[in-house]
Amino acid sequence: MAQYARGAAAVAVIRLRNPPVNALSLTVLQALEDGLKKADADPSVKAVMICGENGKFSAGTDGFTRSHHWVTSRC
Ligand SMILES: C/C=C(\C)C(=O)SCCNC(=O)CCNC(=O)[C@H](O)C(C)(C)COP(=O)(O)OP(=O)(O)OC[C@H]1O[C@@H](n2cnc3c(N)ncnc32)[C@H](O)[C@@H]1OP(=O)(O)O
Repeated sequence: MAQYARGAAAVAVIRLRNPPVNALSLTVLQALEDGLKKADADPSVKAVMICGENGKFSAGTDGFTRSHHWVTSRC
């Protein structure tokens, strides 16, 4: 998942949370989109910081999700 929070001043923070490497699963991407929509809807937010939990940003696309997409798109 990805957790949305208001940081200091006008900054919103979206923290990627998908151990061990914060891979971008469909769930994480959906939560990321939700967080960005929340930030966009709040006129007091001037900047969005996206970070990852446990000292890592993200390994990129989730390996399983990526394979699954390829399989389903070729059927
Ligand atoms: C278009 C293309 C887009 C949008 C892309 O994002 S392409 C990029 C896709 N990402 C990758 O190819 C990254 C592949 N992973 C790595 O290079 C490394 O795993 C790492 C540098 C991110 C971390 O290296 P390291 O600290 O040595 O740890 P491990 O390699 O042992 O991995 C730890 C566990 O994480 C799992 N893992 C790693 N990457 C992914 C991923 N992309 N999706 C899902 N899971 C991932 C890895 O399998 C290990 O799991 P366990 O074996 O511990 O269960």
